[in-house]
Amino acid sequence: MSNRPETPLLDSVGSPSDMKRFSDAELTQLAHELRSETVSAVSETGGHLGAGLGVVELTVALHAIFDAPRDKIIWDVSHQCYPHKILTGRRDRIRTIRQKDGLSGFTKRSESPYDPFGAAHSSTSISAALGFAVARDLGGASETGHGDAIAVIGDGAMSAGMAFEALNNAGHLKKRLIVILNDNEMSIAPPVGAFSSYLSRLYAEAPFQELKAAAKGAVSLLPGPFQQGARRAKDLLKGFAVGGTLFEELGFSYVGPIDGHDMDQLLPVLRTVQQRATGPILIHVLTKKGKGYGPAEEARDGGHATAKFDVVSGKQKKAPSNAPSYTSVFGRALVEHASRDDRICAVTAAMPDGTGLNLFNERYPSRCFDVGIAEQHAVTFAAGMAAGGLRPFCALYSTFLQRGYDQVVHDVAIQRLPVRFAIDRAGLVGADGATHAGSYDVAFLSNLPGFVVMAAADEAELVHMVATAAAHDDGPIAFRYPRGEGEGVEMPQAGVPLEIGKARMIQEGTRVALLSFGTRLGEVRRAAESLGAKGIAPTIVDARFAKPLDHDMILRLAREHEALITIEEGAIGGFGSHVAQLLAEEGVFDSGLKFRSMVLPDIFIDQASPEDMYKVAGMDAAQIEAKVLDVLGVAQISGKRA
Ligand SMILES: Cc1ncc(C[n+]2csc(CCOP(=O)(O)OP(=O)(O)O)c2C)c(N)n1
Ligand SMILES: CC(=O)[C@@H](O)[C@H](O)COP(=O)(O)O
Ligand SMILES: [Mg+2]
Repeated sequence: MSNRPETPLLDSVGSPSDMKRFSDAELTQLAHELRSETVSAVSETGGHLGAGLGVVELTVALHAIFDAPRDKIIWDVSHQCYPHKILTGRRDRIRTIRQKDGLSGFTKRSESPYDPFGAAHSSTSISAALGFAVARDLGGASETGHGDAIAVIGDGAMSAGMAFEALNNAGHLKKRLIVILNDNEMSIAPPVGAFSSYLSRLYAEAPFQELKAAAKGAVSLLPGPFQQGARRAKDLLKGFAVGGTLFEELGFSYVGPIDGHDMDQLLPVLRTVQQRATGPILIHVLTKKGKGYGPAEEARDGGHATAKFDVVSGKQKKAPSNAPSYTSVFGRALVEHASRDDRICAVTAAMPDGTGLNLFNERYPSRCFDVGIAEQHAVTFAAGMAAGGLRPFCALYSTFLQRGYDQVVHDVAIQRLPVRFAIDRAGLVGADGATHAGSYDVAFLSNLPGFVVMAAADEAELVHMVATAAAHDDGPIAFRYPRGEGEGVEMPQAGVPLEIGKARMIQEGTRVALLSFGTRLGEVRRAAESLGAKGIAPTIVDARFAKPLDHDMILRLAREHEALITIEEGAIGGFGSHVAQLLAEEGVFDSGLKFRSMVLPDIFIDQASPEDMYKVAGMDAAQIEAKVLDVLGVAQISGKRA
């Protein structure tokens, strides 16, 4: 017997147009069914759960009242988009989400006309929606037409600089634009910062029951041109907590806060806004992350992301681990160094657990800073600390460090400040797909004068790299490591600083040298084993450093081998490019060295397991072996070429 929930109303919804005939009571029932379906689907796939459960009513109300895809509903981050996908013609594929050839875990333009704008990094929705509003008003061409532009943004995402840049611009342009602030008082971790406290104050004094009653006649709730009624309703809209809300000061009309799980509030407010709004308007909606599913509601992170789980017990079905995660190895190593050097501080941008800094925070709370979703600030803040005599470790995911690149160049590198970058989620990350791949950091850091750039080949190497960074006072230094478990290697008692710019010989061989940078070393070893059976014994070197390069080692490898192949978990322009540059400068190619560089291909690779993604990238052991055979001109079993 199927354990899937009974969903008679949802079964009749092929697209949002089917919801237009539903009564308010039916929409409320639809929300219940949508919630059950979301829980059921994510229990089979794993993925982002809590944020989606928190916006079930909002999703139903938006699709019932607005006219997507003509109206553009833009989900910030879009990790909360699963209910939206279910209602917009993708229910039949929802159980493929985040898997190879399945639905993306985020909104994606190429997936559906109901996803007008892709996302996965936060705080972009208001800018994008404002762009749609301007395109509408200037007559831009759109296959789906132009209607309302609606950004749905969380309280965590709203605290980022980019969201404020957009509010600032929108308040000035005065276009009709709808921003829905989905305030669940949660980011992934509890939200931090003064803006979060401000939002709390906004609703702390909200007379909810009065608001609920007033919402039934919601016209009187609306600000500016719509104000028709009671003084009380006007007060509600004007920002009772602080006199005039920050949003109003920026040129928005402000509605709320309203209970985002109560259709009796959501539906009339959205209907009135839809009918009457003229300029920019912000609707402040209060929700609960994980709403309606006990285990998610009770989880510390509101059920933000989950493995597959048992719906009844809520127990997650995680594969047993064979080795510590790189993240935890970093977190523990940093705590170790901090015990001996009280200048060491740590900075995370809203990812304390994801970066392992939760461990540091437990031991040294006064030296650990969660700055919220603010990577640009995180980098310059760390630069300031370094200039002030501290030794900050700025722990960011590779993909989110992209946000802070100018700060890395302008504030850290040019001033040669000793900021240590711990770059987690390097390389292909799996289910989060292309938006979260850590593909570019080696390329964009290795070209900066004075930067030291390292990649750990395994978890023991990571321990040494933390020690190297801790000992490096002469300018910025970065070390990268992937998502997930280590190789299961023996761990050192303590990290020992590495000699800057020196590679590590793994095995001496002949004919071909494999120069690996990062955790492809495991695949390189496997390729070498297989090549050994064919009578080819490659030299293997772990480069450790993309900058500075080990010139002596690389030139020796070039002199002593017929072929040299670099391998890295990064895009073109990184380690291999720097090696090629060195070889070209030194005239090595003139003497006929065969050189190949194995990098991530020049495409964005869709979600799959990391193993499958590396296969697509052409970088697993079999493909490394094939590359060696090809470059040496050795016939392959498949007989591709002699
Ligand atoms: C630039 C950037 N930094 C960090 C993240 C990681 N991240 C994803 S969701 C999230 C929390 C967002 O909180 P909020 O906007 O309040 O949404 P909620 O999950 O509470 O619905 C974070 C930090 C991200 N996606 N983008
Ligand atoms: C949506 C988002 O950006 C995060 O939730 C991300 O999916 C976390 O990734 P990890 O699971 O690698 O921490
Ligand atoms: Mg939130």
